[in-house]
Amino acid sequence: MTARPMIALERVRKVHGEVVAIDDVSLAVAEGELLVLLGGSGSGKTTALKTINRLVEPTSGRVSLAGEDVRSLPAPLLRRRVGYVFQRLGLFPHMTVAENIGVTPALLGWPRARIDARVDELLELVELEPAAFRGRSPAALSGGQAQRVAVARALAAEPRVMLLDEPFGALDSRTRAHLQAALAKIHRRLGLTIVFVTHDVVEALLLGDRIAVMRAGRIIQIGRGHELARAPADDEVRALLTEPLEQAAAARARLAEGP
Ligand SMILES: Nc1ncnc2c1ncn2[C@@H]1O[C@H](COP(=O)(O)OP(=O)(O)OP(=O)(O)O)[C@@H](O)[C@H]1O
Repeated sequence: MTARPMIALERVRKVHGEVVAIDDVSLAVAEGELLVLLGGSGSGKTTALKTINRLVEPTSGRVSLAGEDVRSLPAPLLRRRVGYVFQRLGLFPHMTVAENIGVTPALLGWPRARIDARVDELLELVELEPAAFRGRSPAALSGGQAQRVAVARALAAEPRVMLLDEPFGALDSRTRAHLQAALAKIHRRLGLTIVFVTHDVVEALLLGDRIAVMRAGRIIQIGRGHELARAPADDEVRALLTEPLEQAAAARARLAEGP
């Protein structure tokens, strides 16, 4: 961990009426790190993620980006520094692929030629042929292609930080594996700091430099996969890590069954 983390949450709490969405969440993400927030539905992953780009304002606690309190950062600066890939809200349906990717640069007032060049560069980066995809409507994309465009859109304004909320959740497992590999490559190549939300343990283990396990609005344990496996905080964390491996072993056993 560097002296000053790229992202820090300090004792962050968010309450909606009676519901405590997250409670006492503290977290430091080093520059260049890919941190996974892993937890079941309603555990507070999305809320924690959204405090970083101020889509959620904490009830108490502090969130900082490169040492600066996010409350002091103007929205355009925050949008440029932090790319965001949504869980469900996809691409703007009435815009082409190129317009979707160029939306933040256009808001930031980039000249047309610079936006066009950036769109092509990003389509190449997410492995979509620019000439074939630039003018398409989102309705004419497969789920996997749409998520590649969503990743390109989040990268458009050259952010140093990316937040991804279950970006590959709705995809079949092969497409998902391809996109995980593409994201890992982009992470390494651009040296981005990434916070990635998922409920999928295998995805967390494959992508995360570290994993923060969330339950009932709190971080239960944080560490590298092997650290969690060797010394799980409790039986639930142990089960979380071992169940998918047991399932895979059972599936393998079925494959090996004779006639
Ligand atoms: N705007 C809101 N109003 C009321 N309750 C909310 C609101 N946003 C979140 N919550 C509640 O806070 C808790 C945490 O929600 P959050 O979306 O952060 O969980 P999550 O781990 O991301 O879940 P999922 O994987 O299902 O998206 C849940 O109980 C949720 O119902």
